[in-house]
Amino acid sequence: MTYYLGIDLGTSAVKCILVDAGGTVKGSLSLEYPLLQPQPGWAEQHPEDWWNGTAACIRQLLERSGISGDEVSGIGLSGQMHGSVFLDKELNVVRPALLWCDQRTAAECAWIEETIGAEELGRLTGNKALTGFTAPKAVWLRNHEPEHFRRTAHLMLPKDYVRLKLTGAFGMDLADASGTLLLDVANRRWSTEVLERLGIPAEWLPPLYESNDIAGHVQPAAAALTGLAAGTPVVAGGGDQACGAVGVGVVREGIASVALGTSGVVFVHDDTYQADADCRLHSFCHGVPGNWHRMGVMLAAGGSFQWWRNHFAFEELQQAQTEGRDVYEYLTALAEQAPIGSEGLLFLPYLTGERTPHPDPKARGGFIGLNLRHTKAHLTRSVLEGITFGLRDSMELVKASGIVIQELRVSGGGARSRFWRQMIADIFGLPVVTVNSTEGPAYGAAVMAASGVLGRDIPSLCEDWIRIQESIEPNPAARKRYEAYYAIYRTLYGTLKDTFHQLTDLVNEN
Ligand SMILES: Nc1ncnc2c1ncn2[C@@H]1O[C@H](COP(=O)(O)OP(=O)(O)O)[C@@H](O)[C@H]1O
Ligand SMILES: O=C(CO)[C@@H](O)[C@H](O)COP(=O)(O)O
Repeated sequence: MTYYLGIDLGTSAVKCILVDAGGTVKGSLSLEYPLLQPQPGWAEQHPEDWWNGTAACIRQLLERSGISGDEVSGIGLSGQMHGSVFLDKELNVVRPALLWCDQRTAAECAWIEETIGAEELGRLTGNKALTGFTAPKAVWLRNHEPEHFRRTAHLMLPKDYVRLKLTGAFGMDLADASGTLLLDVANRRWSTEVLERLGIPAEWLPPLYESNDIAGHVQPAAAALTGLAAGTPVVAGGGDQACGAVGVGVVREGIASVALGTSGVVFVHDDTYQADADCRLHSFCHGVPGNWHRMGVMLAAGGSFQWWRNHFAFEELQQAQTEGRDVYEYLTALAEQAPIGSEGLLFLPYLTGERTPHPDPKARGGFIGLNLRHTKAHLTRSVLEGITFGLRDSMELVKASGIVIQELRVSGGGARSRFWRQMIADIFGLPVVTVNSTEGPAYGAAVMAASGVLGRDIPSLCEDWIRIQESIEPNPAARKRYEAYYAIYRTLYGTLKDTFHQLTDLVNEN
């Protein structure tokens, strides 16, 4: 038999899946690794943890599924985007990687926009300097850890480090490279101009590939660790958002995806390069060769719901553990008991600052409108509504740029809840579709692997492998009620911005 291995190097865990030649998932396994938060607003991981976790995950998945390494014909990698892996010339990790959700680089972003000019930066890269992106992290290293900067010989993204360990080959796909702020996204090549003006050595960067290009082969040492066969081809893969979009079939214009992971993303496909006005949406290369996409990214979407679960759902956690069920099912059932608008309660999901539409590391969250009638059910519903209103903000930017969307495809952990899917349909006023492939970015990575090995194009494989499972229509009455709450939600960030900044500065002073 022939199988394709899709690997998604997530923020909380690595997920590996095995997909057969007809696109059916035959096995799936996740292994978690730690997230380090050495200071408020910082987020780091050890690249060695990614590699050890991935190697163990592949080995255990092969053992459990009874599939031999020889039967794996190709491997695709997806990964959390933007994280900076700094290696020295002997390929040792110089320091833990700074992640996509790390907010320490506000000063470096300001310097980059000043040095190049915001408009010029947009012209050269299609994007603005955002704290999560990779270039500001390299500048931070030079400013704060000059010894580490001097030792660095290679800069790569998280999944590209794992591919290096698997294959011994350097490489980066164009979709993930778009989030470095060092790519000339329109022309699909490194921007020598940006590199020179920021003083980042061009030789640090790996060669670029389209997502389905074969970028290396499993080397013997990695084969011994994982159970894979030496020589198995490994395609370049993509950043998790491009892979997630491929994984739900967002490979043509007119459909958008909403990914409800730790972050929340509204993603649209572009056949041709389109710079977004004022770069409010990210303009990136897609994992479909020669295509692009735009997206809005909320930093704490599922992350806000997870925070709510971790700190305020003790009874639900206990109940779920006793009954061996998922605690989020209890929480969404609880939210359903409260009415639309949570009786006048709005939640702001800026728990780790925000990216789209408010690029502001000092933005903060909040419950607005609390009164004595509010119960845990209202607060829980309000968390879900606030996250969805925040994602609607990104959809408004999509609409403002003239893109017409007929259908939303949802993915990520949050998409498991039918209640949340209906809420998305009502708040966005669009049909919400789920597909048979529920493995998200890992599935997209497997599609890319099959595409590279078989020499078939990605859209036609998606056509063959991905089927619509369910479509939820918006409810007109609910939509009208949400609309009134959304109109108020939209005013809140502007009203509270100064307060958020004062609070953040006060905490940072102490
Ligand atoms: N059954 C569920 N109902 C609603 N939300 C859920 C459910 N299961 C998971 N989630 C949400 O999905 C998030 C995890 O999504 P996932 O795609 O696994 O994230 P990541 O890849 O970023 O680690 C959780 O933080 C939670 O907010
Ligand atoms: O920063 C972005 C995209 O620009 C994030 O999407 C990260 O790539 C990781 O997100 P999760 O998959 O962990 O939610």
